[in-house]
Amino acid sequence: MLILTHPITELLHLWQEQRLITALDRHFAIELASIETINNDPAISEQQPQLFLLVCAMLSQQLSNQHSCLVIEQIDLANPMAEDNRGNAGINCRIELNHQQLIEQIALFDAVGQPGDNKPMIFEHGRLYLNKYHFFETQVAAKLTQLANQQIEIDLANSNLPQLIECLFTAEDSNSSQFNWQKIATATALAKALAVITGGPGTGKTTTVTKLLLLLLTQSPLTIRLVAPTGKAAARLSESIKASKHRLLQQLTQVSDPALAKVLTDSLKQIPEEASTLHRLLGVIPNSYQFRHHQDNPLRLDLLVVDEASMVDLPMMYKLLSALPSHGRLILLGDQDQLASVEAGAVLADICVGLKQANQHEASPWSMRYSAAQANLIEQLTQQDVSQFIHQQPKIGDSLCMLMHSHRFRGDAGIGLLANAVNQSNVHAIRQVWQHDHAELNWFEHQHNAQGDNTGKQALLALSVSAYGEYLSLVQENQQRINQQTIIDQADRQDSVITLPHSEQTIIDSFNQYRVLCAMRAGEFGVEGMNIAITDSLKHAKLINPQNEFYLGRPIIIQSNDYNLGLFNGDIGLILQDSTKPSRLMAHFVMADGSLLKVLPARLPSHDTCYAMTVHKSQGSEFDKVSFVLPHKPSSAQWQLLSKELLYTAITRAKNHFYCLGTSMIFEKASKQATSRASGLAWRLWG
Ligand SMILES: Nc1ncnc2c1ncn2[C@@H]1O[C@H](COP(=O)(O)OP(=O)(O)OP(=O)(O)O)[C@@H](O)[C@H]1O
Repeated sequence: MLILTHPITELLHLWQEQRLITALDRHFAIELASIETINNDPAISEQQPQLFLLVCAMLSQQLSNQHSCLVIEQIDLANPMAEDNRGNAGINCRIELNHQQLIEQIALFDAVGQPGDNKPMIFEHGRLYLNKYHFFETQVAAKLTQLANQQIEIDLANSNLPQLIECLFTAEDSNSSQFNWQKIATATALAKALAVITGGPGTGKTTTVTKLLLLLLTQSPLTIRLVAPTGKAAARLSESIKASKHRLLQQLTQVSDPALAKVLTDSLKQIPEEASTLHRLLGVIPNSYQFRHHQDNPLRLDLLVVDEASMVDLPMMYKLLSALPSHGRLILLGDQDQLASVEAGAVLADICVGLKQANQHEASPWSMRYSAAQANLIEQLTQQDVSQFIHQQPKIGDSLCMLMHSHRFRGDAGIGLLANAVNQSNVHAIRQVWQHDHAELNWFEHQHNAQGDNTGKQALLALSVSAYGEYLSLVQENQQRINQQTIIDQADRQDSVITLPHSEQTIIDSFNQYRVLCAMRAGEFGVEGMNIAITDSLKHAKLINPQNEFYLGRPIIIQSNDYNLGLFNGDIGLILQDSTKPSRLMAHFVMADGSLLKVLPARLPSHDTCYAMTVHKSQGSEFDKVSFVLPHKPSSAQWQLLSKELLYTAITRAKNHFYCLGTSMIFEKASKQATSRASGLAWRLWG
């Protein structure tokens, strides 16, 4: 049944040394094996305990790699630990069974049960789960399906909704496409307790949701809450909603019918502008994994909008859905093509899977899927005939709408073209974009001059000195102004003209104009190496004086949650002078509600310098300019982390300029690697 070069417990050690599994994976397997009842049935192979350990280690390894389960069909039986793919020599384990036989053997394990069993592991539909993850997945699927099936009646004969929709969506919105997708998305969501509006950057998700909320508020008062997974994303959502409301208010001045204009303007004012983080919404209990709000203490709201839903992992989605009140409506916004959540699952991508075109060569990779009833309702509300999208699909399709036209990137703009080409893994198009010399795009090649210097890296460092120089000049200017102010205050000179310091917000905004994003954490071209190199270059340019750990201007990123301080993993702060006591340096953070939090550096939870950060941590943020750093010679393990989702997320963080340090071979090869997360959620939702 198994061919092993060493006893399985020794192999587990070896795989841990080779970093194929973590210490946690090994201990998990051993722990479970210690409670597994060894069946003495002679029909059962004596190798069953070894197989059990191997399967447990593989399942735990999958969970460590953010998969929700182990898909048995996907196990490479000839090389289950896939060691040679990662550059480690020798295959030391082989399963001498076919997949069906392996499934039969797994069913014999005492620790493995069927759905509903109280066993540590659950086997269902070719997938092996840890009981907890099976629970999360089934609950998320059940709740999403229940919400999707929940129809909110619209009395079309007496409703003013078609008229109101007509006022909000002008003919220009449709931008030459046959369909006005923002209008259709709004109608899709009006009669559903679940609405999922997805699309790339600048496709109008916020604009659409603002109009949707406005329409809903014209029908009945609602308690609405806006949330996002991180503080930065929540702050951005608040800004976008404010901007969108402002644009709509102007648009409403053009509405010719004063009665309709009044209804809409009054409702617009009721749309909340403040967004909070998911953690804050659910109510963090210090030192506990539980939240204050859950099934038995639901959130007090009628409608919840979750932005950047691609960042929400499976356990968090479960907690969120459990805390929704029974009448609560849910709107998920996000970009299904971005990197999936940092923890297990890819919930948004799994929800959208059913919209994927079977034929890869279609003009668009996605297509809506509506029931006849929903298509009919959409037509009545919008006068758009969507009957070509009628499909025999589960109801979840009626809750989905994908926006595909970016209003941020002009059709011929480099960033948008590059993001699309990467998304479609189209190497030919990627080459064309880079060869076109778009003003928004710059390529720095990893190449060495006669002195052995990497000229691409040098160019990127020079650019970073110039970009961060703008922010650091403001910091230095402030220091002078504060010093001048202090001298004048001490002299008590009434007639002195003083220049006020820049506000902390101005300085923070300036820092947020530019960011270096790295594909990797470790190594010369990872976050660690690039932070050292940028710090050295800034010091050399006399823009910083990093004599102490907490020097003026140092940007930091928080690495762990501190519920007491209200700081979370990924929050970014700047070490600046405290305006109330300039001799003191404080870490300054902008909170989700826009307020400023000042923390004494000595009290900070674990943190790192943040001139460069990982692409993963940059999700939910955008910068005017982005420099993206690819490794020079990726190891086999590093190759596994390079994917089209990583490139796409990095590119779409840039609003106006995208610089890339890399080699074209690495960029193109990475664009062909799509990440897939093992999960049964799509199957549960779409069948
Ligand atoms: N139908 C439209 N016609 C013209 N401009 C539009 C339209 N919809 C959105 N925009 C503009 O596109 C920009 C992005 O819109 P919006 O913020 O709604 O997109 P988004 O998908 O939420 O973006 P992000 O990905 O940044 O969250 C805004 O400046 C908005 O005014």
